[in-house]
Amino acid sequence: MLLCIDCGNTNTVFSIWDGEKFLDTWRMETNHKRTADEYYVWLSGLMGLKGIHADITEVIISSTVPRVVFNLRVLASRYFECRPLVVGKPECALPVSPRVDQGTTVGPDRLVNTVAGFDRHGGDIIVVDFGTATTFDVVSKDGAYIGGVIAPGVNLSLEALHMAAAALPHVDVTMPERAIGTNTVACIQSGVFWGYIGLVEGIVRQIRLERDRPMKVIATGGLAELFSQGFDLFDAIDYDLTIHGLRLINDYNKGLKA
Ligand SMILES: Nc1ncnc2c1ncn2[C@@H]1O[C@H](COP(=O)(O)OP(=O)(O)O)[C@@H](O)[C@H]1O
Ligand SMILES: CC(C)(COP(=O)(O)O)[C@@H](O)C(=O)NCCC(=O)O
Ligand SMILES: [K+]
Repeated sequence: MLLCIDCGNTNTVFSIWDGEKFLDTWRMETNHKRTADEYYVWLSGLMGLKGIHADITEVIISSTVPRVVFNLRVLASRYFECRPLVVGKPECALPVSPRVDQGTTVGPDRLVNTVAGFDRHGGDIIVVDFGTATTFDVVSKDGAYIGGVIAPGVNLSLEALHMAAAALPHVDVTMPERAIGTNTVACIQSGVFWGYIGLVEGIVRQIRLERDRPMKVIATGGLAELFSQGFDLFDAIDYDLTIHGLRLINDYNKGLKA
């Protein structure tokens, strides 16, 4: 069985693929100090709770935090006796190479989202991932990552206001009823929520203009739902996009070896 690990700057997601379906998905806070033994105790505990007896023989990792990869590699070798595939490393092939400036690196999560988005929705799409940062990945007709946008994440924007302005409290993101807030919390929520609706609309419009063709917008990440209520921003929301892409990239690399 295959263990897929999607490590973002905020959370790390683990999911087990049994060859036909994902058995379950678990999330922990990303922390580069966590050891392989700690990961294993946590993971085996959760598997035990669900009665999952998975014989993990393969591991694939995408990590936007380079420092966590070392301990995840140790997890794979010590507990699952395998060498993990790490997206973005030369030994991990991609079905279509990214077309970006020479010498630049693309976040592995964005490469994975590109593969998954192309598989499910075809080419000429924009994948929007609401994570620590909000990323827009532009996928060409033939499935290549050809660039995109990195914007501050929703929670990051709220946190930045709270950190920088003495009188502004920490606020959770929700959809305010009106744009005109009549108290501080409502004003902040309005700024972030309506600001984000405008950001997504504006960026998508500009990308479509630059590409000069219709492009579907596929959203992923926990906050995608918040921005889809009553708005026509997305053609689809795929919460499991990144995990699906990891599975596809693992299959692709196995196919190359076979
Ligand atoms: N359904 C949700 N409602 C509110 N906040 C959420 C939800 N899902 C994720 N978040 C928050 O969004 C931020 C990004 O989450 P995540 O997608 O895990 O980021 P990353 O992939 O960068 O680690 C985190 O601060 C997380 O707590
Ligand atoms: C933009 C990101 C920080 C998003 O990461 P996340 O929000 O998922 O933690 C990550 O994709 C990254 O570090 N990218 C490298 C630069 C680039 O993709 O161009
Ligand atoms: K992510």
